[in-house]
Amino acid sequence: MSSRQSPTPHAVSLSGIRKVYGTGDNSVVALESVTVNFERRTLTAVMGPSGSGKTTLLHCAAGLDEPTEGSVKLDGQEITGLSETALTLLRRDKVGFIFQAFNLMPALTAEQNVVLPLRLAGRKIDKAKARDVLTQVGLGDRAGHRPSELSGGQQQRVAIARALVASPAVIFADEPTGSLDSKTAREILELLRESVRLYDQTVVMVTHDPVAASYADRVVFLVDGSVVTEMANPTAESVAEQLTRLGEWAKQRSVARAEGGR
Ligand SMILES: Nc1ncnc2c1ncn2[C@@H]1O[C@H](COP(=O)(O)OP(=O)(O)OP(=O)(O)O)[C@@H](O)[C@H]1O
Repeated sequence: MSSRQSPTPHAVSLSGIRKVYGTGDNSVVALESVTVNFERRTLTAVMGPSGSGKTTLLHCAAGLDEPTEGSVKLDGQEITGLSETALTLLRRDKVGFIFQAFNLMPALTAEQNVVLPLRLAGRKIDKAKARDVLTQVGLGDRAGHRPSELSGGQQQRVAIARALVASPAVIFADEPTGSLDSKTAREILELLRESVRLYDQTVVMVTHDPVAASYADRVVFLVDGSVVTEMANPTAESVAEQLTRLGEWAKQRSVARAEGGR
């Protein structure tokens, strides 16, 4: 996990992103005019009401979903228009994922789960490095345990180790603490922050939780598919206040729209 030299300061750049699901009367505009950059070696939280487009933004940024319009650059490389095969290879190299439900293979040990993406990519398996990363996430003594023998927090640590082991350009985390109790959630958030501070990682995390967002360097707020504001150096209180303000604003806007449509 050495620091990387790279020509752009951004691990991920989205420019003019529009994403429409479906067609005709059934179409849903999930993202509209989204331009946002995620700087290297930062932890960014993406927040917004349910349905505001957070997961869609994450999927477009990670090359899991193709925007209807706009450009996505991952580690400086344009990914829109790439074939499925090229995207799969790019994701293997440049992207790590952490999910709310951990998504570990139940039959494999912690160490085998950590090296699985490398194995699938046909890359050399460095067992010593896998052990190192497991030690870094506090599981040095659990490498031989299967997920069912680990707590939720420990399983999420394995998932973080699995994301870290390939030193990706960016790690995307979708509600990484959503199924953990608050103490364990704090430990996982500390670990994500450490992965940025100590291991030069870039992390983009979708969350509903102002406390989780307070661990980020910056929060990007979405409403109705658009980035409406951002906040640097957030606290749980300042994020909660901003969410309340945005909720009120979104409500007034939809009432005004409904009245305009009468
Ligand atoms: N595959 C899909 N087909 C059709 N509409 C979709 C699809 N995926 C998402 N949408 C719609 O796009 C909008 C944005 O959804 P998205 O899941 O990105 O929001 P979100 O902010 O992540 O929501 P939540 O916080 O509830 O997870 C919503 O209106 C959703 O119903």
